[in-house]
Amino acid sequence: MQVVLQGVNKLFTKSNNQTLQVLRDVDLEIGAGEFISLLGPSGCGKSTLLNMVAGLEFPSNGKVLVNGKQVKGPGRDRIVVFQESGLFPWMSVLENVMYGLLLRKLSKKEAEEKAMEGLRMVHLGRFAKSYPHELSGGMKQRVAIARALVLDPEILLMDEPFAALDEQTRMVLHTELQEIWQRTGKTIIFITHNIREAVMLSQRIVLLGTRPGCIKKVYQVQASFPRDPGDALLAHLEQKILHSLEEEMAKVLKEEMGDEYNFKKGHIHRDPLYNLGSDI
Ligand SMILES: Nc1ncnc2c1ncn2[C@@H]1O[C@H](COP(=O)(O)OP(=O)(O)OP(=O)(O)O)[C@@H](O)[C@H]1O
Repeated sequence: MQVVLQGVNKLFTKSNNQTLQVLRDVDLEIGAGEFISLLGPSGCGKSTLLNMVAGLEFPSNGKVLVNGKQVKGPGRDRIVVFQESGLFPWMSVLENVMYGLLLRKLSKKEAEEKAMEGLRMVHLGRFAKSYPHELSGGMKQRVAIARALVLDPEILLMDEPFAALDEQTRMVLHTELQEIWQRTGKTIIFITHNIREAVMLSQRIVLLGTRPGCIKKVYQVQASFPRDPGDALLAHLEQKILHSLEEEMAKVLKEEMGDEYNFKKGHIHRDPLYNLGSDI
């Protein structure tokens, strides 16, 4: 297994000196080339888990291993793509994608060739000379994905990369990401609040419960790629996951709202895309 979490617990000390346990006894194995999504209510520890694989956070107990070695910090084999593209506004699209390659001491010519290849992979070759402010949100995220891909990490860690995008753009990016994943064979760990997104993209979905976050259930998504959004089996799986999540959502909302919250089953169904942010 390429990524292994063994008995992972994570505790944070809050500003009032109280201890907050975010993850409890998480055991998870992710194979090389697998596309796996992490789903769960807001605050259940998804980003904390991803950051531990990235080497940006460390378990309080337990181990995180990548290719058999304990993670001690960030490495070239792992790159995170965040919700915000984080492009440098003063650099062109091409320069943004070249930046990491130049830091790795590639010649300007080599960096430019690789960056153009990356941009073509996300269908933005024509926009190489544009600046970030000239691009839409979806295009910026595609540049961010190209910037990560050209560095050729084995593992791509994606923390709600499409959360800020409208539904149409998101669907286009789903198709592109599926193509990229199939073409490159990268391992992808993908965080989302959107059940449909998880079902459309992943081979496995890990549902985290709260609090502290532990694995509530793991779902295999059997459908082949490219996925059909109208597939009845996928719709059925969405419903199944939604029902499991309702219980967890109720716990979170009850904790946040106390007596003011009167949870009714089916409450979440009003959101057709089942976005499960804390604003629901
Ligand atoms: N460095 C930190 N210090 C203290 N508490 C933290 C720290 N990082 C995260 N937390 C807390 O840990 C909990 C889990 O946070 P995390 O961001 O991992 O959850 P999440 O499931 O990704 O949430 P969301 O879906 O809202 O992004 C939250 O209550 C958060 O406030």
